[in-house]
Amino acid sequence: MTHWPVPSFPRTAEHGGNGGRRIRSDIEVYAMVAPPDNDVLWARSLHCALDGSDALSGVSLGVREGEILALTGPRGSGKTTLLRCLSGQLVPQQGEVWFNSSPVHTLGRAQRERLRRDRFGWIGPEPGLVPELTGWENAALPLLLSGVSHRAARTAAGEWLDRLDIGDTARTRPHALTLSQRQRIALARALVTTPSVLFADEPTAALHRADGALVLRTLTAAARSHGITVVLATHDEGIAALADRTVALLDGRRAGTVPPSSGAEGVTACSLSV
Ligand SMILES: Nc1ncnc2c1ncn2[C@@H]1O[C@H](COP(=O)(O)OP(=O)(O)OP(=O)(O)O)[C@@H](O)[C@H]1O
Repeated sequence: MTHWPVPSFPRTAEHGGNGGRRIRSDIEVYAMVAPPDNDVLWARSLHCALDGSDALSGVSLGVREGEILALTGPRGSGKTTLLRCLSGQLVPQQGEVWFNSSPVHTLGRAQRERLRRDRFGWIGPEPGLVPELTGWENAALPLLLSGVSHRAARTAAGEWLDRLDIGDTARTRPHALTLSQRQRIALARALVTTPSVLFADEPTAALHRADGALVLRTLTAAARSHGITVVLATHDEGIAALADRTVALLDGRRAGTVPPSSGAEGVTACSLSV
């Protein structure tokens, strides 16, 4: 397998925000509540309101390196919002997100984008391919945007397309491909940088059952063979059964979590790695 050099994510964090930018020292970072060492991702007491409605209300969780973690819950329970907070797409109004013992929630927009591009992969329910680009160009996009040479990016994308059994789509544009093929190209695009964490938001929701099962099998097999941590949002218990662990959400909270007003969800609850 080819490993592409990706810029390392610094263990120091730069404050974003209104021009008051400065570099934190490691000592300052570790003076905060430190996440457990064996958690690649760790979130504490996330609160996130979208358009005035509470999408997340005090969610805490840890994700261990190399595991496949399923986030389950009915529609509107907060799965997508939690994935977006964990992956740095969305900054929660309250709470902390840490990746490899470095804070994500304090990063500025540009640093979060770099982190997402270099260390995270994302696949959603729809492929979202660029219609003007061929299969391999779509799959190679994160590498090309990172400045990897055209030739190396093409080789890496071709390897992933082959692994996902769609090598013959390399020179074809999305409009001429089936939805299953397009979704597997989207999966190749999410894996082509060999990310630390793959975020998968209902990745088979738009596919027929057989196609969905195939995409899921390739996703989990690729993640396990390359040591990629997966956070998989699904409302389907059968899909969640493929994961190593499941965390259930309901109305923006961990299912079974007592609402904060009772005082039960505080530092103690947050220190638990699920
Ligand atoms: N952009 C938005 N603007 C306003 N409210 C939003 C937005 N996105 C999500 N919400 C609300 O936040 C809550 C959580 O939504 P979220 O999409 O995270 O849940 P979900 O479990 O992923 O649901 P689904 O399975 O339908 O995607 C819901 O009440 C939803 O209506």
